[in-house]
Amino acid sequence: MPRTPSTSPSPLVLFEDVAVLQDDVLMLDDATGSVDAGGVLALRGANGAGKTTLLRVLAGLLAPTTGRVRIAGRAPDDRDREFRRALAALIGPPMTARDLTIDEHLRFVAATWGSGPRAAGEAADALLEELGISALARRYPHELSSGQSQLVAIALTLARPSRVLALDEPEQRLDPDRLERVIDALARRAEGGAAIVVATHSPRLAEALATKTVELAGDPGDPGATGDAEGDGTGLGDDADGAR
Ligand SMILES: Nc1ncnc2c1ncn2[C@@H]1O[C@H](COP(=O)(O)OP(=O)(O)OP(=O)(O)O)[C@@H](O)[C@H]1O
Repeated sequence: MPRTPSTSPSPLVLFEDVAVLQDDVLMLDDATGSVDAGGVLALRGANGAGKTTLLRVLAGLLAPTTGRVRIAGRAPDDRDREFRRALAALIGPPMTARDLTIDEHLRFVAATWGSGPRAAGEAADALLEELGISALARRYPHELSSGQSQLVAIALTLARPSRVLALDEPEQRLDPDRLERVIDALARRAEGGAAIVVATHSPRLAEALATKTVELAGDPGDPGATGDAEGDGTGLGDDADGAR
């Protein structure tokens, strides 16, 4: 069943009439939506519809050509530490260091954001346990399968402080059991008051988490394009394939 969002006076995530035009390519056309604390907005749409582009705009990695964006009341700016404290994004594989273990990566992230050594270690242990990857703690990034790498990428994202999570296809390369673990972890973050924006091709993830849906149209000449509409999360489930 779709989750029900909590109410909040001003949305944690707001984007209005956002478009991105780059080198004559319309990468994103007129996207509008919002998410309150505790809500999960699913970005749906065909390949090339603009989901990743919108997430990059929300994360302050790409300036929109037109439109307005607010994350926890701030304009996105990846160089603004307060903005980065508000939003944690998983958009493509994270940077990793070849000579740090997975456990050391997680501790490093927690310490970067102010945790002392004991708290950083406890946070790392808890995340590894939550995502079912405790056995990988002493591995190096190049010693993981592709699905394990995806779980570590999700752990690294959740290791950061955030009121907003922006996630690009977190279901990628996960088996059904691991996908359920990730869904549960994200549901816990939403229940804790985070706002989540997630681009997904997984009907299962959208059905389990989404309280709202924005369907991006992409290229109007694309037969996969379905129009730009914000729904209540109930019109999901028409994709044929599951987690990728
Ligand atoms: N670096 C780039 N330069 C030019 N065009 C780009 C670039 N990156 C993406 N695009 C184009 O922008 C549009 C939106 O791409 P985007 O990656 O946001 O789509 P998406 O909805 O995330 O797709 P998918 O479901 O395949 O991940 C597409 O037409 C794509 O070809």
